[in-house]
Amino acid sequence: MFTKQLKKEVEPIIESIYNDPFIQGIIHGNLKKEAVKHYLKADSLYLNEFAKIYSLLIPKLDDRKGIQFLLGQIDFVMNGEVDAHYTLADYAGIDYKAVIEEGEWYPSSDHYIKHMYYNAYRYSDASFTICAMAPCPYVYQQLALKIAERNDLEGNPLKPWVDFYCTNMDELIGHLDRWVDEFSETASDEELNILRKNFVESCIHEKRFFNMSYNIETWEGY
Ligand SMILES: Cc1ncc(C[n+]2csc(CCO)c2C)c(N)n1
Repeated sequence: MFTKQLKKEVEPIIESIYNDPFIQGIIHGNLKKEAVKHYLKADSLYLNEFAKIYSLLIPKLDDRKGIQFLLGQIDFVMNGEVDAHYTLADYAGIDYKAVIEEGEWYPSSDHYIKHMYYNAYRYSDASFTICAMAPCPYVYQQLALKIAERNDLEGNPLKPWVDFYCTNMDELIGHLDRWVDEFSETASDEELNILRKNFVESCIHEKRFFNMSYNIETWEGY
């Protein structure tokens, strides 16, 4: 299956995100508070755009059940993945609602968001956009499962963040994979290559997003 191949190809990227300081900080429960704050400021805006991009997929799909599922996801994302984000805000001792007021599209999140929009407007088939979006649940699920496997999170205040992404992603990933795998059966080699590139690039965007947060990346810091 095409999506299975994609997932195999990005294993080293996920492994490297796991070893980066943001995820290591989650694992050891010592992630610096400023990184969490920067992440939340960027991510609340990223999620707003992610919800809008879901809405751009709807006219491209012909699958009532799938569309109903996406409507639920729009609601879920518009609520800012509430539980996961409140876990982070409580850990950092900050007021989530107040902090996200100051958010911006920093350079790396800006690039990621525009990568998804480009595909939504450039290609009529939903699969191009889906391949740019799918690493979002997939990378988080894989990181969370890998962290949970260690079995050393008892007493870690960020454990609920890990549990959240271990348990909530399967159904979404199932729909996204099914749409892409169906399209891939009749796609040309050139189209398959664009799908592959979109998926790989979004995994790299996920890495850059965590590092952006850890390094407090801004436009001023050029
Ligand atoms: C940069 C970034 N990437 C992924 C997620 C996780 N996430 C965001 S939306 C979504 C799917 C919901 O339908 C998931 C899993 C995040 N919060 N921030």
